Amino acid sequence: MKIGLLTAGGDCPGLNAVIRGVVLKGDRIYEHEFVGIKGGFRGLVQDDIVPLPRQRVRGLSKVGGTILGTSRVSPFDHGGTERVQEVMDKHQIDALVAIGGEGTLTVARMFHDDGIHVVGVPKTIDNDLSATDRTFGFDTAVSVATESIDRLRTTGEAHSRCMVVEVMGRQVGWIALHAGMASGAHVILIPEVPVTREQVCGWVQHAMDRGRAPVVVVAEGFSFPGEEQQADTRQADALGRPRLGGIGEQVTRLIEEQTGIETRNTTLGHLQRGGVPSSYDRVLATRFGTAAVDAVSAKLWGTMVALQGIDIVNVNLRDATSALKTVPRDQWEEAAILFG
Ligand SMILES: Nc1ncnc2c1ncn2[C@@H]1O[C@H](COP(=O)(O)OP(=O)(O)OP(=O)(O)O)[C@@H](O)[C@H]1O
Ligand SMILES: O=P(O)(O)OC[C@H]1O[C@](O)(CO)[C@@H](O)[C@@H]1O
Ligand SMILES: [Mg+2]
Repeated sequence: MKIGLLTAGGDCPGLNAVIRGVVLKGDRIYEHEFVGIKGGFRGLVQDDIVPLPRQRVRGLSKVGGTILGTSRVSPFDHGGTERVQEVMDKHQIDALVAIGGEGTLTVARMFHDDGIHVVGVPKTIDNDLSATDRTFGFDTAVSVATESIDRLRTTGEAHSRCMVVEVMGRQVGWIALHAGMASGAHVILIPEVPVTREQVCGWVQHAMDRGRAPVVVVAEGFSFPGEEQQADTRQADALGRPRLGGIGEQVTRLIEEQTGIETRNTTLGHLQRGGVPSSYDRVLATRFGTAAVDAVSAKLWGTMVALQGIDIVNVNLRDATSALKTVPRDQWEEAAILFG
């Protein structure tokens, strides 16, 4: 079989490890041939396709980013499934492995509905895909955020300041919850759980009164009850969605105004997505890659590989894209016991 690989949506540590896993097992066990589709769905509609021999994927499991490049270009703005099929026919590509988040997997499902042979691999640092217990990239993002918060705590303590840290998480607070718990944050604010201004200031003041330098971790998608998410009004992403960011600054101003405690904000941003994947993410991504090429070989079209417990399984793309995995309130409450 000739198989095309693409990575779409935001990048994520572990993408290259998936590519390596697919190509190495596909070459050794099934003798498939591989091509790389450059820049996500853009390369598929613009016919930007390169050979992907096994030599090209050597040593890739520890390399951040994606050797194929990525984008948020929609194939449906550029000829849709018809154009995709035309390009696949030209290159005699039998099947696609689409590696991406909820958007990419939704497109993969739409391709499948139109008869294109496709298997999905879930990626996102946000860990918000419900059909899999974990996505690769999350462990790395949490490690980066945790180390950063640990560093911010020592400078906060030196100056008796409150330190606010804004982490990624557009719709869910998994990174904030895990990094906040790991670093012993005094407040964790996530999109799923409404918290009032008074409550935030109360926890900060309490931590200060105990002689601690308060640490507040806030997910970019958090907003105070009844308010819109903080967005950069000048910018939108390629899908026209507002680029989030600014809640860390808002919380910082609030704390200073209401408590008088000197407060600083740090927005970690894309530091959480760049660089080498953790060993956990390398292993999970490699397992997803080798399982994806098994699924292609078994012609399990319209499915996605997923982690359930410690096993890699195949799930229907339709189920995989039906709902986001949000943080259950009781898990946030486990952490909240120790706030303040
Ligand atoms: N509902 C949809 N219908 C058609 N195309 C979509 C849809 N959702 C997303 N896409 C397309 O799929 C691609 C990837 O989507 P998106 O940019 O949301 O990334 P993702 O895979 O969800 O990763 P991330 O977690 O970084 O958002 C983009 O090219 C986008 O144009
Ligand atoms: O800057 P970009 O690439 O548009 O992506 C930002 C978004 O990507 C994510 O990291 C992953 O979906 C979100 O948490 C964040 O809102
Ligand atoms: Mg998306």
